[in-house]
Amino acid sequence: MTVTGEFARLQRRLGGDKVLLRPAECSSYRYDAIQFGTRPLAVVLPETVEDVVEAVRAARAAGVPVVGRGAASGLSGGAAPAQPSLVVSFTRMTSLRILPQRREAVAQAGVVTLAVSEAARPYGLMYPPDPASLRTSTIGGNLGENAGGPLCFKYGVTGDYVKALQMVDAEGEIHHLSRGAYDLAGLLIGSEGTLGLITEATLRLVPPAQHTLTLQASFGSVEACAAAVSAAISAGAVPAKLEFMDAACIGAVEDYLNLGLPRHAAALLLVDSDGDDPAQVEAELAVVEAAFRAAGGEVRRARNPQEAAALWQARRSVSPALGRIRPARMNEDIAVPRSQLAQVVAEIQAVAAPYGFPLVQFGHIGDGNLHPNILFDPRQDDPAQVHELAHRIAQVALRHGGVLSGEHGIGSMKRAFMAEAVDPSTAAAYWAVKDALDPAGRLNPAKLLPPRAARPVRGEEPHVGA
Ligand SMILES: O=C(O)CC[C@@H](O)C(=O)O
Ligand SMILES: [Zn+2]
Repeated sequence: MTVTGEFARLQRRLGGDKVLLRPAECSSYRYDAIQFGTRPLAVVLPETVEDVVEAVRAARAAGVPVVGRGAASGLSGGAAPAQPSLVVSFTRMTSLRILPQRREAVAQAGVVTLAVSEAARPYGLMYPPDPASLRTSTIGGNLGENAGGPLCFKYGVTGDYVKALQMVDAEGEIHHLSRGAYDLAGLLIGSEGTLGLITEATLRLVPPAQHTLTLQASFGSVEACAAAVSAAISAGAVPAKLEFMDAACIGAVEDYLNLGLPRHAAALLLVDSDGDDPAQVEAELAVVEAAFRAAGGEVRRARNPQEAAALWQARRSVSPALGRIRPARMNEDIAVPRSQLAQVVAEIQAVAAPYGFPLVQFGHIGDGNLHPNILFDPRQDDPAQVHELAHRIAQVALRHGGVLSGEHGIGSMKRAFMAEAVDPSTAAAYWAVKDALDPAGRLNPAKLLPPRAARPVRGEEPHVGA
């Protein structure tokens, strides 16, 4: 049967409104939040795991790739098809159950991240992973990218909260994966839909901290800021959140919202300490404050939750603020050892300067996770230059013992850099796992894995199994 015939049959089996076939309808499923992909051949909107099975089997019969998709709030192209594909969009799989006795949530892939904590709150529980997109992103997408967020310094990333997964494999078989020996669930986390489609997750919930205190600190140099962070952590502080903004980032947010941020500063830190005992929370923030002041920081404490919310508004507004400077951006997500941070920030600035693009750096400094953003205008700027600079920034991270992604995944954007990030034997091990679980290379091809011949590649060679 032809590809069109196969998907028309899928539409008849699942019902008309669950399968989109018209090019105009499929077009909007080619993007994530900032990356472009190829228009899908068809889009399935499953409501049950059985619908997902049918979709995967139809794609197999048609001989086309399958690309899973949550809310497409990702930034590395994970959900943007690299080739004409069948997209499985999970937005209708939103069943969510809270099991308070077990401190668990059972969430289908399309459940919005924040909805888990909202549903858990009446039971005195919460779900800590808090990617910036948590109001729109889905659990399935978070699992695919192993998303983090400001709270992950103290509380850990998405994968730390997974107790079990349900997934549909490349053949359309359903699996129930738990943690432990042969941690197949762990293998699926962060695999960007290249090993299977996660359809449901059993997530660990925790009681929320009863008290939180917030402070902001500004520094005259990134070196002083990085030294302050190291000193606070060495002194025993484990803040719930520890976020960094460079001067360009402070300026971008100030231009956007005029919040009264210190424009003269070279670096800004935002810190939350939390816990159940107010005295302990206060003691931890005092440790942080003393370390910051000793490093030359100007510290401002929030006196109440309203002031704390106002301080955090600055950090939450970074992404929208960037859109006002240039219409497009290339977002990096490197993670480097904390000891290297100041040097990495400076080197990235130096590497970027000759290109002339506005460059903004911010991120989850407690984890050494930085988001250097290259801002550009696709009507005027050369995309090859943007890509080249992104590559050079990635190389700075690798030179300093870092990795390409802390939380956004590799996707299509950073795949070309992967051969430099993993050694050939590790690349071969990745491919051995991929070949074992997806021998035909049908699941989200041309993402994450370095091209088979482990050598630096600048472009993509999009063919199934590449
Ligand atoms: O939009 C971005 O560049 C980063 C998004 C997110 O990871 C954040 O930390 O705010
Ligand atoms: Zn982030």
